[in-house]
Amino acid sequence: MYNLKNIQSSTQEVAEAIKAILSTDVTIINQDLIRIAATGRYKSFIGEQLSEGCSYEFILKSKKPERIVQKEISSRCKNCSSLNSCEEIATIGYPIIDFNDEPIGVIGLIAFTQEQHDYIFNNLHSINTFLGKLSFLLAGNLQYEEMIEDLLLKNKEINNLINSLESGIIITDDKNNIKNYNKKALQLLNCKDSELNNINITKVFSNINLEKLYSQQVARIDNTFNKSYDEFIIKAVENQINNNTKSYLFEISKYSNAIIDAYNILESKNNIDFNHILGQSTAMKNTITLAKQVAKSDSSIMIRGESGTGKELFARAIHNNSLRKNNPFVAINCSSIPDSLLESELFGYEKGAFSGASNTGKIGRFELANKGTLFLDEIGDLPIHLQPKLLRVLQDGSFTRLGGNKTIKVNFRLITATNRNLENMIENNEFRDDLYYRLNVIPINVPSLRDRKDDIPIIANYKLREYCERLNKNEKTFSDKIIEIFKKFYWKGNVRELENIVEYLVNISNEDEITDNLLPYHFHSNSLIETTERNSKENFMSFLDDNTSLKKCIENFEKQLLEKYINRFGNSTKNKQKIADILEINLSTLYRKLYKYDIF
Ligand SMILES: Nc1ncnc2c1ncn2[C@@H]1O[C@H](COP(=O)(O)OP(=O)(O)OP(=O)(O)O)[C@@H](O)[C@H]1O
Repeated sequence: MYNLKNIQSSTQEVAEAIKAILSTDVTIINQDLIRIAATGRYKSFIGEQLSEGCSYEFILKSKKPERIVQKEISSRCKNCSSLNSCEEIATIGYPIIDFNDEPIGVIGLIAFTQEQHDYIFNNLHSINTFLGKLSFLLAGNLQYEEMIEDLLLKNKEINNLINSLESGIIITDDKNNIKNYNKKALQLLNCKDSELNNINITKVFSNINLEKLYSQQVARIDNTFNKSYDEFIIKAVENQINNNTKSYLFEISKYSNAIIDAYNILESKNNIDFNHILGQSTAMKNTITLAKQVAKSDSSIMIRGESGTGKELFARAIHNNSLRKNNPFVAINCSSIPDSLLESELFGYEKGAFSGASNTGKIGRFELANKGTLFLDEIGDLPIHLQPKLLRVLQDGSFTRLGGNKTIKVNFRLITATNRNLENMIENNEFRDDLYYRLNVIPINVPSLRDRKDDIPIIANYKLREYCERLNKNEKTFSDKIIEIFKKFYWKGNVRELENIVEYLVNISNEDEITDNLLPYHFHSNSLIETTERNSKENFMSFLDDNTSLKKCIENFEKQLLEKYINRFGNSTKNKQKIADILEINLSTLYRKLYKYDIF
């Protein structure tokens, strides 16, 4: 609601102007009957509350001008509490109406002498017109003031809003000179308040192509300002009034931060916790207890265990139980990336760092993992030439990208995992002992499935429910026999292998109960081999009878030996080469024998 109080000084100026022209005293009151402005006798009463029932109240209500004379007989005066002390001979009141047709005050002309009275009444018509114009002026003035206040408030709100944004905001005029910016922009550009003011945006982003940016609206641009050499993602928005460009708004964010945010969004789906790790065996419970205990610390962890035992699962659960859980978990498998690329994967590179490098550069895993956890899987496969470099990053907490010279500070917790015998590798000079000690601060051993046979039915049944649901099948159960076979099986691939066979069985079974006849052949032979391992001597002799020839005995033994190795090491060419090396035969001989004994 408009209030003349808000423009008290200009209301007083209007009162003085009226008095100067008409030589009568003036009082201006607002809608609450408060005297906002006055001249002459009433000047010292500015701010007083007029009594209820006074004549101005009627004028406010009726929204019509009125003149009051002969207070002794005027109906307007008869209830006024100031009637006896009032020295006014006559009063003219003119309502001030705002643009919503609401009364917001009254201008009163007061005659204390007969002369003033006569002057007013002889010029009544022109005085009414004059007061009408002044009342319009006051209402306009008030609306203008309110508008300014409104704009100031909006301006303040917008400034607070842009200062609370996570992105930097820069506003330029139509000539691209910087006129406004938020705190985040100063922080991202690493500069002080005065440094940005009024300079052209092309000085901040030297290779910015504004025409292209305005048409594409978003670009990835180097910042050479303050020698900080960061890359930014910039969005530009044009502000137009009446089809004329008046200013531009640039939203800037660090390219590396955008990548990290994107990484985090993708990773946040993987919210693995310790209760995702199945197992009731004492061995598993002890491992989980240890992992929980060290999760909150920042010390390096090395997780040891066979393939598929859940080393990555543990690493994720540790991260999600650490103080870093809201920051990235970045995993990289050192054995799955060619040696030549691993360094750039870890350290990242500047554009044009080497031939074949992307011309936009690349953020490495160290940078991505900043404030979070870096998980280096298969650390035993980290090439020897990268080992001192990793050690340096761990010691200094900083590194430079390939082809770059800017030192980047990072703070990540390192978790490594391996299935290899690092101690032997150190003996053979394949792994640096200084790095080993740095990584192996907290060793965690994840037991193989063979060492916790009681967990096998728990995991098998849990995964069975999971796959039935995932593959949209009716609920199924395992027969007792199949669970027995599972418990005897060698499980070279541990939980991953168990998971795979459950998925396979859910896919192929049509019955509610899954029975052992659906198992692939190697399960039957393999479970026997496991038994053979437990009672090797007894079983080794079991295929012998009184009529077995030496040749047959040797063949039987050879077959069992090859089956055992294939089951233990795997069926890939690489694994077969390994088996051939152990047996000290060449690969083609091994193939010939496998073919002979029907082993695949
Ligand atoms: N205790 C467990 N409970 C539930 N699922 C498990 C468990 N251990 C492993 N898994 C599952 O087995 C699969 C393999 O786990 P993971 O990748 O963590 O093993 P890993 O030891 O890191 O394997 P690798 O050495 O081959 O990288 C995953 O699908 C994982 O969810």
